[in-house]
This record gives sequence, structure tokens and C-alpha cells, in this order.
Amino acid sequence: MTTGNKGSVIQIVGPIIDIRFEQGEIPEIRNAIEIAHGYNGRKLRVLAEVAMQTEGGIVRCVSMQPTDGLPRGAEAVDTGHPIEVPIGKETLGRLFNALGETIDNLPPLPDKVERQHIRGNPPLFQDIDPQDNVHETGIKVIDLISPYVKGGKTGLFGGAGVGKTVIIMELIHNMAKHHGGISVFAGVGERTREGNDLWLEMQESGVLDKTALVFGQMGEVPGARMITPLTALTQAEYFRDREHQDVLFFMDNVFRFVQAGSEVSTLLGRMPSAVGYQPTLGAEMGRLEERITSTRSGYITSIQAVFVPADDITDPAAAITFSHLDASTVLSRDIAALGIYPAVDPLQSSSRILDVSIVGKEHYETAREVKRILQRYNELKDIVAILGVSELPKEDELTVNRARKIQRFFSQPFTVAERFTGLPGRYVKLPDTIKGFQAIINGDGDNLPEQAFYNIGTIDEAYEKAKKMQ
Ligand SMILES: Nc1ncnc2c1ncn2[C@@H]1O[C@H](COP(=O)(O)OP(=O)(O)OP(=O)(O)O)[C@@H](O)[C@H]1O
Ligand code: NA
Repeated sequence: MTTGNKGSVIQIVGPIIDIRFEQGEIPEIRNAIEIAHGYNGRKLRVLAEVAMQTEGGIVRCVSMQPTDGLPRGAEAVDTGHPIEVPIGKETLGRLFNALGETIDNLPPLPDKVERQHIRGNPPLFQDIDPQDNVHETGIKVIDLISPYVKGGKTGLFGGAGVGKTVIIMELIHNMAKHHGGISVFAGVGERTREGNDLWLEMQESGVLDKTALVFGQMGEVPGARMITPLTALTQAEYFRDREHQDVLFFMDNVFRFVQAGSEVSTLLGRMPSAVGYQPTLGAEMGRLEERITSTRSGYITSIQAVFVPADDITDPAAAITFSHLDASTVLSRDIAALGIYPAVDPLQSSSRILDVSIVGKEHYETAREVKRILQRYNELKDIVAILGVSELPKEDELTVNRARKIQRFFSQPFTVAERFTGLPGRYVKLPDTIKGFQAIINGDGDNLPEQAFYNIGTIDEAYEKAKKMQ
């Protein structure tokens, strides 16, 4: 039973609840308010978070559950603190909703489980420990062009259906499996089916017992979708700060977090900014992203899928996310249309650590030359479309041929996509990735058919495939 100052519900509009408290007992912004009521003969509990203090002792709250049947006059209790969720080893292998309640039909968590509130602060500047080491993913195009930073933040940008979730799943398969530490997954505003696929994937990869999963999916109230990343992050922070672990933090999808915040903002009666988003967009993203960081205590390496509305990468939600990242992998509909998966656009993707002083000369120069060839190919495309490759000067012809092989060599069978492709997945080590692209650049593959480079792992497979094709 919660004890605390008591107020009374005076108005309910969808998921927004106005509650009046006595003067001098007004709850703080972000405090959790518990409202118990009966509905259809059942006892129900609604948890809401204070969003605004208005006049006359009235606080405007965002409900974390549907408010169906919640009557005016219901008693509301100020818990005196923000929403609290379970943390600690007991969370591993478990599936939670945004409020930290288990939703996996397994035995309940022990009563003594430690709880922590979800509105924590980012680490202090002097405690942040920026990292520069490459975190190999085994995915060629990513490792070559937008290498991920151990303890850093990566965004996976793409419009509808270009393969964000499939890449996240492959990264979980590759990274979580080879990584000794803990993983935390935040499923925000996506399809519930994807959550089930993920659960199965984690079970098959054997990483489930080192993972906590938190879901606030499509169809749930916006408040729940909005706090899902905070709940997951609170659990991740425990492992970083208290167990000094390296944590992988996956989020699918950041855009849905922004969207939930926007819905809440509108429901609260705030005017949107000129571009249609909530006026608080930058602050909300900042509060979230600044917590997802590595400290002297432990690392959080995060991979965040970012839905890009209308394939417009300059969308404010995408642009603000981008500004917080160490590496960005951008997916392209045109590349997916060629049947090249993962459909990463190498000319749009980038990484802070693709720097000669960090990844070394070989990696840096190979990536640079690959990009130069693709760039030149783009420039030549129109001419080729009209005149054909054979009308080009010899040097340009070579560039076009190598570019087309590079493009195909960027495709790679994924373990988690075997059911779409029928091909077993391939994990390629970074040195093999560099070696493979160097071979194409150096002309070692000039006499092989393009098709030999398609949907394979290492360059040696191209040679084998070419032999079989003869
Ligand atoms: N690596 C891959 N190999 C083969 N097919 C793929 C791959 N990635 C994606 N696809 C195909 O594209 C489809 C959509 O992929 P996915 O669900 O990952 O897209 P998404 O970007 O997450 O979409 P949404 O924006 O709708 O959530 C898959 O169901 C599959 O058919
Ligand atoms: Na998706």
C-alpha cells in the first residue's frame, strides 16, 4: 500500500489525468502517482507521472496505462518519487513492460528485488570516459565504412522496411554472442511480433540469460512508449555503475520514442514547434542520449535503430539523434531495391573513428578508396545509362566494373535472415573485410564475374564461386 499525500482525480482526457492536491502537498514534476479504482468488479491500479503543475493545486499527469473506466473523484496517491523499476541480476533473462512489470509468464521477481527510479541524471562530465576502440560487428560494410566504437553510440537510420530490425537482430546475434557482458534491449513502439522474434533469436543465440528486455510497443499508451527507453536504461546503468560491466544497449526504435513524446506533448496542450515536433524535442533526446554513455565504471555500447519518415534523413528527429552519435549507418531504399542486403549506403554512412590515427592506414585508405570508386561510379551512371560501359575511357570503365563488384561484395548473408535468403550467415573478421576490398581495388577480381561477389563472406568465396560458375 502506497502512503503519501492524497489527491482526487478531477478530469480524464484519454491518457491525461488532472488531479487536485491540497496546497502545500503538490507533487513534484516526474513523481509517480498511484490511482486505485474498481472497474467491472475488478480492482485496478493506474500509474501516472506528473508532467505539469497548474493553478489551484492541480497537476496534469500522463498515464502509463489505459484510463478506461477510471472515474472522476478517484483517490490518487503521490508516491513521492519517480516511477521505480526492478534492477539487478534478477532482471536478466526477463521480459518487462515499461513499468518494470514482468510480462513473460515466468515466476514473479522476488519481493526483495532492488528498485531504482527511471529519471536518473546523466553521469558527470568528469566521469565520462570516451572510447576510441573499434567494436567489430562481423558485417563487412559496417566494419569498413562506419566502424562502431566500443563503448560508443551508433545509429541505424532508414525508412520503412529497409532492414533496420534485421540488422539489429544480426548485431545482437554477432555482438551479444561474442561479448562477455550484459545486453539490455528496449523495444519502443514497434510491432509486438518483432519482440517475439527477438526473444526467440536471443534464446537461439544463447544470450537470453545475459539479457534484460523491456517493451512498450505499438498500441500501448504514449506515456508507456515514452518511458520504455528510460526503464531499459535504468537497468543497463545498474550493470555499468554497480557491477562495472560492459553493457550492450539496443534500442528499436528511437523515432518511436520521439513520436510518443510528441503525442504526449500535444495531449498536454503544448504547441508544437514549426517543424511539427514537440518544443522539448532537443531536451528530451539530450536527457536520454547523455545517459547512454561510458564511464570510468563501465561501458555502454549502444545500437539505436532510427526510423526516418519519408526517407528524409534531414527530418528533425533523425538529425537530433545523429548529433549524439559516434557512428551512423544509413540504409537506402535504392540499394534494397537492387536486392543488396544489408542495404547500407556507404556514401551516407560514417564514423568518428574512421580516422587514420585510430583505425590505421590500411583500413582508412581502403575505405577511402572504396568510397572514391563508388562516388565516381555515381557520377558516371548517367553516361553509362545512355552510352553503355564500353564507350567510356578505359580508366572509367575499370572504375565502373570495380564499383559494381564492391557494391555486390557489400551484400552479406545474415544468420538471422537465413529464412528469407536460404543462405547460412557469414561473420567476416575485420582484417578479412579489409583484405577483400583491397583485392577488388587492386584489380585481383577484374576477371571474375560480378555475380561471384554477391551474397558471400570473404573474398576467397568469390574466387570459389567464380570457379563454380565457369
Ligand atoms: N539482411 C537481409 N537479408 C535478406 N532480407 C532482408 C534483410 N534485411 C531486410 N530484409 C527484408 O526486408 C524486410 C524488412 O526488414 P526489416 O523488418 O528489418 O525492416 P525495418 O527497416 O525494420 O522496417 P520497419 O520500418 O517497417 O520497422 C524483411 O522482412 C526482409 O524481407
Ligand atoms: Na523495424
